[in-house]
Amino acid sequence: MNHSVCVFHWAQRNADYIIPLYCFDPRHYQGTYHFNFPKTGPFRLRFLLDSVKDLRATLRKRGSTLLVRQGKPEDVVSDLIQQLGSVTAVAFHEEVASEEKTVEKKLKAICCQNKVKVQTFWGSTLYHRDDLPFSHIGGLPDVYTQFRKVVEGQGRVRPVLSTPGQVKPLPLGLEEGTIPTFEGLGQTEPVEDCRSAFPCRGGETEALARLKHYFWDTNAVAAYKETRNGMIGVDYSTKFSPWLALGCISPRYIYEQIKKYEAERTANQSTYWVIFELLWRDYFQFVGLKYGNRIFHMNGLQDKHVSWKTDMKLFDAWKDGRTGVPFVDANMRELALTGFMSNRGRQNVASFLTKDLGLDWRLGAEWFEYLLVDHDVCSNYGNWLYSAGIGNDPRENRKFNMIKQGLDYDNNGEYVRQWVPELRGIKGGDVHTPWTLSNSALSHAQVSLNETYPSPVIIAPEWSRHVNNKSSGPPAKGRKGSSYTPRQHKDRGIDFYFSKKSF
Ligand SMILES: Cc1cc2nc3c(=O)[nH]c(=O)nc-3n(C[C@H](O)[C@H](O)[C@H](O)COP(=O)(O)OP(=O)(O)OC[C@H]3O[C@@H](n4cnc5c(N)ncnc54)[C@H](O)[C@@H]3O)c2cc1C
Repeated sequence: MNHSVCVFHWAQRNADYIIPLYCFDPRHYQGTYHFNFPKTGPFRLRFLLDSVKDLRATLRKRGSTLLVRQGKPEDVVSDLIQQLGSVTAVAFHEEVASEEKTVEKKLKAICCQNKVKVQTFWGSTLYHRDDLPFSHIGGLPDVYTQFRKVVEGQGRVRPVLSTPGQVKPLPLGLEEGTIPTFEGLGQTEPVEDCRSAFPCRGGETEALARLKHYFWDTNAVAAYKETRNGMIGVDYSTKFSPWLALGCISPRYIYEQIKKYEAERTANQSTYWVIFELLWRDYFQFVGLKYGNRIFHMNGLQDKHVSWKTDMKLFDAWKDGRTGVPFVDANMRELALTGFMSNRGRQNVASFLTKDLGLDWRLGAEWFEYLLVDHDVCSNYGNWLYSAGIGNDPRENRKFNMIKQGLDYDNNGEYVRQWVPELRGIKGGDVHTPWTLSNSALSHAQVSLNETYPSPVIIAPEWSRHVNNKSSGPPAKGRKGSSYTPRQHKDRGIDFYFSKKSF
């Protein structure tokens, strides 16, 4: 029911009866394309089940309900057309990537056979595809900054749609259908982890509550730019991504709320920066539209040949958080135990996999596809291509230095100790480089390399520059409190920041 669901508005205006439908498609519970990891992991499934329940509850309150079926949408829709005898139109929101496009084609074919009209809509991005200031999608710049500047200068965000108080009824005689359980889908419900940075549940109700909390109750949004590189806790960033990925909240609604917040409270670099990040999300959707299946190709958008390795022992060390590089291991364990990882963490583990280990980037992308609660095909593959140096990064050979990053963003080692408990005895930033500690320091911390914790699978030469620089200095970047509002930026509007060159 989110505020960009044009499909509902169109149906409300044009139909006597509406059948809202969600299909649990068995293809979503098979293996990933190359490496056959489970396609939908436990955290995303829980989020999805909650979201479907919430949508059904919302629709019931408005005189309708959500039909739920287990089956391929093309088969389910075909059965419904047969059962009802007369259906005027099938309407849905368009997707970008090939598996979803294949389903759309099959749906269209079924409708065509049955002489049922098909009505499709575009609705997942902040800027509408048809409003982009490029003559066609092929004109989309390959560099984000160029895209952003053109769109910010010439684009316009469409206003949100109001949600209908009453939804047109369903025709009589249709079974509502049971929402499946974990067991029914052959999965096990995940255990809650109290350390999770994303302890939230699925559904529009939760999404709106999160926005209210982050914007209106805590003003955390006014410090977003300072806290967004944090790694511990719920409020260092918006955490909107899982709801956005599933369509529980609309980016246009978030945009509208930012504008309202800026008018009523404060407009600063932080409030602008949330829009800046939402534009990254748009950008990757449009890159997906422009490049089609090339976003999945080993050689990426640049068709650049890299001799990627598929050493599964190295990959297992990465995915299990046992590389011996604590900053990487902490992030990978957080992902496995909660389905979430900060943006800072994602950039680092992706750089480590592709640049330090030289492993096929698609191993990482498919592992993320399996586990991430916010998996979004364009954002995931677009970011992996970028990290692997074969996507939209204009800089050649960008590589993160794991030790420098660990010390910059987890200066005191608190994050590493949170997720790698066997290193808890090592104090301060030393926890980032256990292999450099003396035997007595290690034994004092009750760490035995290769027994309680592995030696690093690789040591990059550039790390040595940072080994002796560990300090107990100022707090790590991105860890300022959530109520922090930069005083000098108070009351300054977006235009002020657009005119600055420092972005
Ligand atoms: C290797 C890798 C894989 C990723 N996979 C995904 C994915 O599957 N799904 C996903 O939504 N994001 C993905 N991201 C982007 C980013 O890490 C997450 O969107 C972000 O961490 C989600 O947390 P948040 O909602 O608190 O983000 P915030 O920092 O609060 O940002 C606000 C919103 O902006 C968007 N956004 C922010 N950064 C990016 C980005 N780099 N690319 C695209 N959108 C962005 C998201 O919708 C996010 O919710 C990936 C990044 C990397 C480096």
